[in-house]
Amino acid sequence: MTDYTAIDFTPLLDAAGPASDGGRDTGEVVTHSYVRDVALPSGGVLALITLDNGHDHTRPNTLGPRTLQELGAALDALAARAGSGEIRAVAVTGKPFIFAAGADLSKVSTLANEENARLMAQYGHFVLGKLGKLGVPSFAFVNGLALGGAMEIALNCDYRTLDSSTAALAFPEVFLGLIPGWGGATIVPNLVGIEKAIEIIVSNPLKNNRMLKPKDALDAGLFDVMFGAASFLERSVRWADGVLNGAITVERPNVPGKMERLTKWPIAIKIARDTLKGRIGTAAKSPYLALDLLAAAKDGDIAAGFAREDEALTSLISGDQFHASIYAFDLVQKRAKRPAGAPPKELAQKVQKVGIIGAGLMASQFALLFARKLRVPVLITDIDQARVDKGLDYIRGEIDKMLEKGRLTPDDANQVRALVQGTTDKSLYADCDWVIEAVFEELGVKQQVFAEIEPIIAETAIIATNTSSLSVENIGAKLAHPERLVGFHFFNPVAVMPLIEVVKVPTTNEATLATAMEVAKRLGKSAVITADRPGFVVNRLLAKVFGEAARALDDGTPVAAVERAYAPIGLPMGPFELIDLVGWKVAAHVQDTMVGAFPDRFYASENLHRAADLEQVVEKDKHGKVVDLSKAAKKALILGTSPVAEEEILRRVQEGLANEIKLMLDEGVVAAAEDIDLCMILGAGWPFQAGGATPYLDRVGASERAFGDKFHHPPIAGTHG
Ligand SMILES: NC(=O)c1ccc[n+]([C@@H]2O[C@H](COP(=O)([O-])OP(=O)(O)OC[C@H]3O[C@@H](n4cnc5c(N)ncnc54)[C@H](O)[C@@H]3O)[C@@H](O)[C@H]2O)c1
Repeated sequence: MTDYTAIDFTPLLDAAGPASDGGRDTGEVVTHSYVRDVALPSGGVLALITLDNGHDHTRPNTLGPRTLQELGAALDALAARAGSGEIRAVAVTGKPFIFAAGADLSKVSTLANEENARLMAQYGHFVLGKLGKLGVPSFAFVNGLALGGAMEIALNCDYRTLDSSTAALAFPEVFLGLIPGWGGATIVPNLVGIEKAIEIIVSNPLKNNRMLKPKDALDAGLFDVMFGAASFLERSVRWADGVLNGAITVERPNVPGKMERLTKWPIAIKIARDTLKGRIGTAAKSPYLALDLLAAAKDGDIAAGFAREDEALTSLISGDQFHASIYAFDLVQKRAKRPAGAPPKELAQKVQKVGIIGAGLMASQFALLFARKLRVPVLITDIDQARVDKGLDYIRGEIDKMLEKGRLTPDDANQVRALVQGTTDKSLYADCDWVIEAVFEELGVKQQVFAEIEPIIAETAIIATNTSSLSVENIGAKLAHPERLVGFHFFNPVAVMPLIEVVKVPTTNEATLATAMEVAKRLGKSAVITADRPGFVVNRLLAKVFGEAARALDDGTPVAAVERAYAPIGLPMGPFELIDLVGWKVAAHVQDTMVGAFPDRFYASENLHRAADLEQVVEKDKHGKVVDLSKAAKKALILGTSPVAEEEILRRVQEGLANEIKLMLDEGVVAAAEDIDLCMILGAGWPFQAGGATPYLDRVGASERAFGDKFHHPPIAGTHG
């Protein structure tokens, strides 16, 4: 058992610097938090701490070393008051809508040395542990957003109430390369049982940081009771009063018993470990460390659990993956919201009617998105009525599904349905102020469509193309007004993929670019501005990923070995699994484009084309991982007899990517390396723990090997979670 009172935390506090009431990026809770006495209905006083950094809800409270210090001092004072019988209980709540957003990760990420990392882990335990040693019961009144360390404040209290309108509730640590190390990894399984604990601490964060719904958090047993927002504080106080005077007995049926610990526990951990390995491989450390902690929590020894959390957190905070995660998180939180090179949004033109040319796979998906998000009329067209109808049927079917799942209200569903119309008569496009094409990927067809549409629409209406590989400038070469031309590259599936590459050609004017950025934002997507270069960002780099895999396959390397070779990169799936997902035809096409553009650097594989003609190319295991070629593929593909060693494959793809990214930056495809990373995180699922592509390539020495230098990144600040 660690005696936290015997530890000298001065070096940590010195490293954190003085308390601050929050410049834009510090967001300390410190200076505006306050304690007030609340009279309990049955007599006596409850001391209520309100966490408040003095800013509105757009800047949540976070927990840095100084914040913890202040909380600790408040708790010491309250323990003294409890000792003299002045107060009957202590409760913690937050400013409106916000309990707290967890540890101040920008502070944590500056604690580069291992000793400070350890002190940070221990300081959390030291301070939050005071909540259980006040001499009177402690309550958490969780009135709003509570993430990570904030949830651990609540868990360290004796009792917990929850506001039913709380929008964000989660343990995002594993998603960020950490573990819930201020008590979460130990208390949660001992409160809600092992299966729920795995879901909450490991599975949810890996599902793109999925939040807990308040009702689910209550049902799991994380909270004792839930109240509506209107009278939350008042009812929480009354409930606490009931607990204090014995009128309310708190039951916790989910607390695991002996049998669960003996039988269910090890099985659940084993299944979780196998599933994790199958799903994400072994490159990411934090999910496995979290599982180790959950496994060990079986002994029910909380103090021992806290000591284990300290060890795990120390190794993660002082390791690479956490810092990479913070970098990635920061990009997604900040750079994605203020894209580099975007003109002032005041220049954006109004979009009151959208025209979509094509009603195929992509067009029908984004027609629905435009209607749902912009709530303006959307007109789709295709070469014949049957194709238009097919597109409309798809859209209506999707609206029905959303209605069933409660993601659209009946009124909204009716409205969206009415907004989407189909026609074969392009003259109806006359009053559209935004037209986007998603017809066949053929230059001639796309030019022809633009030639048809331009005389019909207003001179200033934006003309966009969803091409994935053609030159946007060439597509618009015959336009009379090429200043309103822009590339607007969605990814499939449109509803899921968060990225749009906005392609600027030399003629694109500021108003067009501003409009494209604004439209992307209103569609709920992150946009990155790219130059009109082959494959833009994502497809160009995926072509490297695919090309090296295809080259190894062509030489005779088994697909499973190629998948394994890529595993250390930590991509969500191996290269062939990814190709199988995007479609072998699409992959072959992307490959051709890149080989056409840069024949010296990209690898052309006939086998990709042969595979594109097959119904099934690969065999998969129960986790969806590619394990072998299908029988048909074994027959159809022409494979060599010189398999490549796994390390060699990895080396080739790492260096190939580093070299290509360097060239892209030199060509000015994007403004900075961060944009490449943002594109790869949002458009290719590059894992947070690798920090996007460039920090990873630096870390493994690939940049050094490829071009004798590293990529350059600015420092990171102001992140929490
Ligand atoms: N499939 C993907 O994953 C993906 C991803 C991003 C971008 N894209 C790009 O989106 C575009 C469309 O791809 P898709 O996969 O939706 O193809 P698709 O074949 O499903 O749809 C294309 C549609 O365009 C129609 N069309 C052809 N000529 C037309 C014309 N003159 N007027 C009106 N309609 C016409 C076709 O009948 C067809 O319905 C391509 O440029 C492609 O590169 C595709």
